[in-house]
Amino acid sequence: MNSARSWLVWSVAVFAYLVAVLQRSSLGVAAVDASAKFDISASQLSTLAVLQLVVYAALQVPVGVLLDRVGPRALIIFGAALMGLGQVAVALAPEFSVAIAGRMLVGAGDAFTFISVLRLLSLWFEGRVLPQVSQWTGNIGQLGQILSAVPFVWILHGYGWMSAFLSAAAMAVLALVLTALVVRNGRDDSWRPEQKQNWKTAMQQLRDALRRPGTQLGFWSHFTTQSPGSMFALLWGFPLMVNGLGYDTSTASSLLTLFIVSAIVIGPILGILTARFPLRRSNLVLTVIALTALAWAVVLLWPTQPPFWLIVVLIVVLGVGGPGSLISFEFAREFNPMRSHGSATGFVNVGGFVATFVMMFLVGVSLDLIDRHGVIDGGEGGLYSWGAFRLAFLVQYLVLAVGVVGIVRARRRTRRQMHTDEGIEVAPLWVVVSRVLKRRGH
Ligand SMILES: N[C@@H](Cc1c[nH]cn1)C(=O)NCC(=O)O
Repeated sequence: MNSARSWLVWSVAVFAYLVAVLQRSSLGVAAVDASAKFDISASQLSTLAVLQLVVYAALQVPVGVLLDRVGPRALIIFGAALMGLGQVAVALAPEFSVAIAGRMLVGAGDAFTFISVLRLLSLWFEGRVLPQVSQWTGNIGQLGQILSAVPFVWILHGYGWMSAFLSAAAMAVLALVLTALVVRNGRDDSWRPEQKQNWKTAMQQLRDALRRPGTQLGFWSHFTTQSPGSMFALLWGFPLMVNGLGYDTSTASSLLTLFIVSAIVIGPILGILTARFPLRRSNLVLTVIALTALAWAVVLLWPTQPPFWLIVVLIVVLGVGGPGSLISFEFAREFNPMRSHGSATGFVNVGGFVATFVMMFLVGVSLDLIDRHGVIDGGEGGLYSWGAFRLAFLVQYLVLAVGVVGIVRARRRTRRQMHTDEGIEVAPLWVVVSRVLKRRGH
């Protein structure tokens, strides 16, 4: 554990995840080319993107169950193979339906990667370093978005559609080969399910994992921390900045890069805090959510168009949501027996994606309603004016409120269970702070 070999295995696993993020984000940056190549409308294009994410989210729980049976190594390899095949299909697609099938394969392969890589960590690391490694894993993986925004786009525009997607497929093959050569399920690679399993016991294990308050705490934490940033980065951030605020596309792209850089810088700090204060992880999650809600409130309530520096602050804060969301997986790991880690992690991961879809959808519907009923005078911006975005983005607060209620309720039940099972009492943060102040004679 925590050896030089652990770090070698980790770097290959992170590379496999980074390559999965590259495959996932390669369609977004090729959107205009895809519309021209297949002669499709904007809604057909968004179907392509959404279907891929739906496949990803729908497979999380089944992949989690499988993970508890077969271990992470085989699944990372299988995922890379599916993504490679999918990208080859997209590269060679003579018509739109083949591209859809290809992107669905990419979504399926992607679904195998992240939770398997997370599962691998606890086979190679232990102790305080584990939350930090988990932060590094999630955040370094996001650099895959930069790979698709820069070298992938360069190949796409220099050498064409087929070369770009075949290069992406080649990266998946490289991840597959490196994983097969280097990654093992622990030192002796002797993965065995903790108890003999058939599908009936696996299903029972899944039900038990879903019922545990700690798993639910993870689900609601992921639901609430991941969604504002993902909704912004994956769909509405670009139109908001370009159409709503009038930034040019290169400024908007740089701001989206800042979103990733913010996560990479803040992730290790959150990793240290979670390792140092394990009983305060939900407070950290709630702080991240409060900061997000506050940053949006200042932007949306700004009397005129918000200044550039404020949008920069907003994006830095939104970037913290990614590292914040990684804390959710620690709840899954800590409050479940080893044999259910895969199922619990898969379920927790679903939370963030469900909330992201809901937010994306609600913002879209709100923009349409505002436009159709002439709620505000959007001026030249019309459907995507700053005034319209300002109202539509308020729907985020609905999703955040549902998530916060979920966190508070699940946390209460988790703490009650910790008290019953282990005699650990976790006092509310304000009680602890006032005790410390009193002790220091304030
Ligand atoms: N919340 C993300 C991970 C993350 C870290 N920093 C920014 N995002 C997550 O759950 N990802 C799942 C995946 O498959 O990428």
